[in-house]
Amino acid sequence: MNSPVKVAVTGAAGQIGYSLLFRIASGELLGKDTPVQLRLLEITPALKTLEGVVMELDDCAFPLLAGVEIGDDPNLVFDGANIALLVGARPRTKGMERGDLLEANGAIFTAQGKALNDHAADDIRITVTGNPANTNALIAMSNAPDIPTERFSALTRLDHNRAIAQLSAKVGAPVSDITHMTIWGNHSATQYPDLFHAKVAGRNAAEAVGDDSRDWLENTFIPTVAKRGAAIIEARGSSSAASAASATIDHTRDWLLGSPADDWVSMAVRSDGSYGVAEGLISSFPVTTGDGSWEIVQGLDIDDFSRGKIDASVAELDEERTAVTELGLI
Ligand SMILES: NC(=O)c1ccc[n+]([C@@H]2O[C@H](COP(=O)([O-])OP(=O)(O)OC[C@H]3O[C@@H](n4cnc5c(N)ncnc54)[C@H](O)[C@@H]3O)[C@@H](O)[C@H]2O)c1
Ligand SMILES: O=C(O)C[C@H](O)C(=O)O
Repeated sequence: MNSPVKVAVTGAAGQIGYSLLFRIASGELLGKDTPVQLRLLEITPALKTLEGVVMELDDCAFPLLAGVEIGDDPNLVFDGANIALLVGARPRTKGMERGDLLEANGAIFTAQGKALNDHAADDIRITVTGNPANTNALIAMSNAPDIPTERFSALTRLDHNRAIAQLSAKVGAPVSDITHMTIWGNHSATQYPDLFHAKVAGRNAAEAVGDDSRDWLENTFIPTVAKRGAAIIEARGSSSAASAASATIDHTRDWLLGSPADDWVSMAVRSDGSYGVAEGLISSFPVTTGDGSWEIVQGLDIDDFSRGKIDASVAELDEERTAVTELGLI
């Protein structure tokens, strides 16, 4: 048995937390040989609810759960954390875009970036799920000058998984046959789910879709994936939770334990200028991962259509960066 890993989760009493914590404690994040200590952050009025969630965690008698600490001070909760899942933020409601949350949620990520900088373990890895995820990660990263920038990431794995599910349903192949899916850019309606490099059982996805592939790509696939978050809000009355928790696990598990052989995953990470994405933005790329590091997949052909889509999403990220700079958050 390995020694316990300290996993900090923010917004732990929220909807995503209610699904995420139980999966982490059951070993789905780090495997069945690694005990976890949960360190849970909430705002003060939500601590009572969080106590109830902790009672339920106790009642599961998870063999891998090596302890739970809760609190409302990030400086205490992040102390010694090896992994931080930054989920806590106000979700959007009907009619809002994720970017509308910039100001409301920006302050949270300034304070949490500083607290991680001062108190997390040296091997900290940070996944930002709270929206607007990419720019929140940029804010946290900018406020944590002592943490290497490659330790910060934002979640586009939910979009990646949604894209796989849509393609699987279209071609009638199991999701396990779909590989090399990519989400580029922002976790927003401008994101670009890229079918051109995707494969179905090793075969080019466009070929597998058939004659109407171009029409399906432009008029069904891209809008369905990019607007899925809004469709869930419309249907459920609140934003995606179990699927977001599941994607947060997939993202962080693959980062630490490795992406599947002969495949890649989508992850929003700090751009080094690859594929013409402005350096320093937290933008989604195809990456291979392992042992807590990631590498952007290089050398993919980007045609004019894809170029335009990537540029539009990156332009939005650039605008968000300007907005949070003007707000004094970075
Ligand atoms: N990136 C993605 O794919 C994705 C998917 C789904 C949801 N989200 C986002 O995740 C976030 C959480 O969603 P949810 O449905 O769990 O929301 P929720 O409102 O149910 O829970 C959020 C929790 O965060 C807590 N919180 C607020 N400020 C905090 C702070 N400063 N420190 C610690 N906790 C704080 C709240 O008290 C609340 O319990 C939202 O921003 C949502 O938009 C992202
Ligand atoms: O769309 C939202 O606001 C929630 C989340 O980002 C999602 O993609 O489901």
